[in-house]
Amino acid sequence: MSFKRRKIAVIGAGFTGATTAFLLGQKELGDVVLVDIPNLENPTKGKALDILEASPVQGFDANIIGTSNYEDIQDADMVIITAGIARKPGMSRDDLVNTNAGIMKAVSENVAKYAPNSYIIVLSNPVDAMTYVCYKTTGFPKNRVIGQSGVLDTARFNTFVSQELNVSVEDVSGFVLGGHGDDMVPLVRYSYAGGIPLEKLIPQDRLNAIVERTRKGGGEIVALLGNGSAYYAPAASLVQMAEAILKDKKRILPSIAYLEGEYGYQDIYLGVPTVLGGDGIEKIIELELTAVEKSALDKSADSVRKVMAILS
Ligand SMILES: NC(=O)C1=CN([C@@H]2O[C@H](COP(=O)(O)OP(=O)(O)OC[C@H]3O[C@@H](n4cnc5c(N)ncnc54)[C@H](O)[C@@H]3O)[C@@H](O)[C@H]2O)C=CC1
Ligand SMILES: O=C([O-])CC(=O)C(=O)O
Repeated sequence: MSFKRRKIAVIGAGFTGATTAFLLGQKELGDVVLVDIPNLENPTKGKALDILEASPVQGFDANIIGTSNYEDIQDADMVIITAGIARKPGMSRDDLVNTNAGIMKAVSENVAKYAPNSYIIVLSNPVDAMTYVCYKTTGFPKNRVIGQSGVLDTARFNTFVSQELNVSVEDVSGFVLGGHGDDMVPLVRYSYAGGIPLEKLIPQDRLNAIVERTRKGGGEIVALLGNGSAYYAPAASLVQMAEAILKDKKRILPSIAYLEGEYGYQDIYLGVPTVLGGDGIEKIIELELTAVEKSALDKSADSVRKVMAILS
């Protein structure tokens, strides 16, 4: 027996996929196989080689390859799916649903075939519905099919709070529940700076403005970029979740998880607090919500269901 590096497949070698591959390498979380469509095979190989050539400078050991051949993801331990189209100014994430559902189905079939024991993290939008498509297509157990939204949404919230208070981002811990849309539910009541409830530090009108900016955080970047959506913070968020699983850290992080009764919902993927460790989503943490918070979460879940209904 000998020890081997983990194998991590990143499907979709666009802005989020390539950035994720770079961060995975830098953190030495494993060897990375970057996959895109055959038409983009050379650019994909080029991105992988470019990242590899950064490794002597940055001082990390990880093999990074680019490919369009799914055989190269054979027996991957983890698969991160970023394949799909991104929105442009004026579009909502939900406008991507039909195109990305087709892509997600095709990708998921290949993942089930070549990496049947992998842990999957889905990024492609609309991500709650796309994680559901991936779950249904792969037939993997629910703990191994996970979506990313809450780490990013919370990161945005924490950024805005740290700017408001002029304190370190490291001391801010926000909390965002629900679907990855403008109805997401930043839970101020469970958010702190240095252990102090935010409601004691920031006036209510400023907190409301931070909640609103968080909800529209993706759109703010889309409007600024003009031709695509955020990728540095999304990639960092994916890598934090990947690290929690690959290192069995048992971190409490928000994940898009399959719900079977938790928070009163059935057969839906939605953002909730989870324990992420060596077996993926090891636990969903259920919190007491006030009537106002629960009705905000219901609204967010309804928005996700509307998108899922387009696909059924
Ligand atoms: N859940 C979240 O928090 C976030 C989700 N996103 C979503 O992630 C997705 C990717 O965003 P970007 O990387 O910025 O887009 P991008 O357009 O830069 O990259 C997407 C890549 O997917 C590839 N692709 C398409 N079909 C494929 C297939 N069948 N197999 C393999 N690769 C395929 C494309 O060729 C392209 O290179 C979008 O749907 C975007 O909305 C982005 C940021 C945050
Ligand atoms: O806004 C988008 O389309 C991409 C995304 O999900 C985000 O950055 O939160």
